[in-house]
Amino acid sequence: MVATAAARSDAPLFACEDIRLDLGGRSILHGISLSVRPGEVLGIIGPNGAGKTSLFEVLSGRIKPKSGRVTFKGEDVTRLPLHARARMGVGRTYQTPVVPDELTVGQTFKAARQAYRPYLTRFDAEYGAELVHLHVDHDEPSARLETMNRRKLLLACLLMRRPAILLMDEPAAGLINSEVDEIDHLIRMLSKEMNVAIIIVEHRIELLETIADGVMVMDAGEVIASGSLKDILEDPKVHEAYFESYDEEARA
Ligand SMILES: Nc1ncnc2c1ncn2[C@@H]1O[C@H](COP(=O)(O)OP(=O)(O)OP(=O)(O)O)[C@@H](O)[C@H]1O
Repeated sequence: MVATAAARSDAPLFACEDIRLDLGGRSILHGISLSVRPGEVLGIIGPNGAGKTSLFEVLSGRIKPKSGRVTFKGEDVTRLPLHARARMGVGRTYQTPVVPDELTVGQTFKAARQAYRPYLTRFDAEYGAELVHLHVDHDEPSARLETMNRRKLLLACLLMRRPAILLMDEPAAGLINSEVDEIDHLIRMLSKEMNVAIIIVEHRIELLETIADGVMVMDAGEVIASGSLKDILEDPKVHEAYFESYDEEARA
């Protein structure tokens, strides 16, 4: 990974254009476009059911869209499956940090190293663990780790592949404040020092305030606003779709 801001390019690293998706006979995404450059952090917010996770499924290659294009480093990857995109440098994290039940931390690292071609080395695994400050006994069963260490373990397994972009689905879910700060710091380090592009779905606006260069707001499968956090917070459409639905939930 390139380490200087000077090396950043203005060309999009990763983009999608006019993504449309149907699931279970329903239209879920109605023409979503976005792009990120190296080192840029794009935050995605929106009420429950807005289509944020579905968009990640399309961007990561788990689900093929009905129409539209996904590009990475200028190449059309729309028809490439998840594992092919992962090998090219697209990393994804999930809302729930699911670790292998039957493996220790050391075995989890080994499995992750061997899932890559050519196999990654122990040094790659140590590099990933150091980046996220994962300090746990490698004989510990992964399933016994606390949420934060599970997240760190999964991130370390991803980062040892040196991804160029990370798609992060609510990386702070289930964490306490000090842990959220640690994730926030890690995201800033990855993006600003290592030039990794990051698209992050996050409900907590305060997390986006410190890390996101731009924010996109989704509602009912559409982008209803995008720009700086300040601009979107002042947008009446955003208030109506996002905050009022949250207020209603809070009152319910
Ligand atoms: N496999 C599926 N089949 C049918 N509908 C689906 C499927 N997966 C998701 N949906 C629907 O797609 C819409 C978008 O869901 P999605 O999970 O992408 O939203 P989200 O913005 O990530 O929501 P949340 O913040 O609650 O995670 C919802 O109405 C959901 O019910």
